[in-house]
Amino acid sequence: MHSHIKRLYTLAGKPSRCIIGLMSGTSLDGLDVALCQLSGDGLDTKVELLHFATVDYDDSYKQRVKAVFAKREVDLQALTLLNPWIALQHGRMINQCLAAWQLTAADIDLIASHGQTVYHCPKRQHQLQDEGNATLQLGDGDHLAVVTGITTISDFRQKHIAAGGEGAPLAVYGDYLLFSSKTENRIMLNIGGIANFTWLEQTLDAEAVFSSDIGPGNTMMDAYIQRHVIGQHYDTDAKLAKAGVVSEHLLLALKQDGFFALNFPKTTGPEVFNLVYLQRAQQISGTTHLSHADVMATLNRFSADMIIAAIQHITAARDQFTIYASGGGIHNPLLMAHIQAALPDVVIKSTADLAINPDAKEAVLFAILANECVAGGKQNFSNAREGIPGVTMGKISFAD
Ligand SMILES: Nc1ncnc2c1ncn2[C@@H]1O[C@H](COP(=O)(O)OP(=O)(O)OP(=O)(O)O)[C@@H](O)[C@H]1O
Ligand SMILES: CC(=O)N[C@H]1[C@@H]2OC[C@@H](O2)[C@@H](O)[C@@H]1O[C@H](C)C(=O)O
Repeated sequence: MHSHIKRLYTLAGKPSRCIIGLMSGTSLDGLDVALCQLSGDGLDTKVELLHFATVDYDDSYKQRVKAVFAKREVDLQALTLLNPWIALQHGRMINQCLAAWQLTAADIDLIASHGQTVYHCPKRQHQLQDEGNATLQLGDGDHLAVVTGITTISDFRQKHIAAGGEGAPLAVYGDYLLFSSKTENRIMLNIGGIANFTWLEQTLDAEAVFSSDIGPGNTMMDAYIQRHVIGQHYDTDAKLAKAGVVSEHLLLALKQDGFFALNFPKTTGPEVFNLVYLQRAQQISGTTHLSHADVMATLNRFSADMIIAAIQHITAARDQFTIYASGGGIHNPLLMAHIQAALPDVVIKSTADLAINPDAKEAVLFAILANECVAGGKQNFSNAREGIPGVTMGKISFAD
């Protein structure tokens, strides 16, 4: 037996594993690095978040990724070069974190790397008759393993698609394993660039679990600020949005996209919800004259309204539930106030109430997927009706 396989076999049999989960989301703000101690597997999974850091991307990083990000036409050489380059950057960021945490590669069992999504195109989006769902994440696992010296599991989304899913949301697997409760129904609401949710029923019935993207979380607000307010990545504490007035005409036009009429589960990204989308809605609604503050107020309300509509839709015929929010959007006070105001009887907590830092949640979820890849397999999902294939995800790269 190859020594790598032997080590992996031994690791799978250990009572616990030390796994670094990595997430680089659609917001392009930085790399989330979550060092987790995981024990057990399936519904017996326990996670302790030992360390967490978001390593901010500098402007040159953002520019290189933005040159291809969510674009239909790109320089193929630039795209090809990005695949190892992102992995090397992420590898260096991990090495920095390990040094800061006074750890070495030998202390870590695995890296679970999401990579950087550069294009996501489910069939319902591209609508090409003879093509299926597709998604592309850059940041090659072999490069990451070599630069860190740590066995790396990466590229989780391809198996999901190969088995009939849209490649997202993958959070549903970890949400179910980690956050299912026998005492309450839960909605795990993540408000990142794109907002998504997982419904967890207190019966713990895997068949009852479902998950979907909702629409824009922060992505359109971020894109607008980045275009119009130099040097600002997002509308800090919703300052600009709070200074504006919602345009009901623009809001109505923004809500017209066919994506919102589709049944759950569905997935999307900044390929759809971007500044071109906004421009079109402004033209249709005759609101091209609005101030930046009014546009931001309207975009903020747009994200909130679509989240509210999704929650009302999925809970219409269901019992009481609690929302556990996560993702950068929970730091946007106006967005959260809109949601709470429309759902006055609903308790909105954050995953901090479940012992997971809400900014770290997605990175932790990838650590859980890696744990399942090497040590799991008992918990079978296979809920094809809800687009949740019961498969083992991730590709394994050894360091030498
Ligand atoms: N103080 C704040 N005020 C307003 N918005 C904030 C604040 N802090 C964070 N955000 C928002 O959160 C975003 C980052 O969120 P997050 O890191 O969850 O996104 P992501 O993981 O890239 O997205 P996705 O889950 O869609 O891939 C920022 O770009 C910003 O829009
Ligand atoms: C293709 C892709 O990267 N999708 C992301 C994105 O960011 C949020 C939403 O859109 C979600 O579907 C997904 O990420 C999370 C981690 C998921 O798969 O659950």
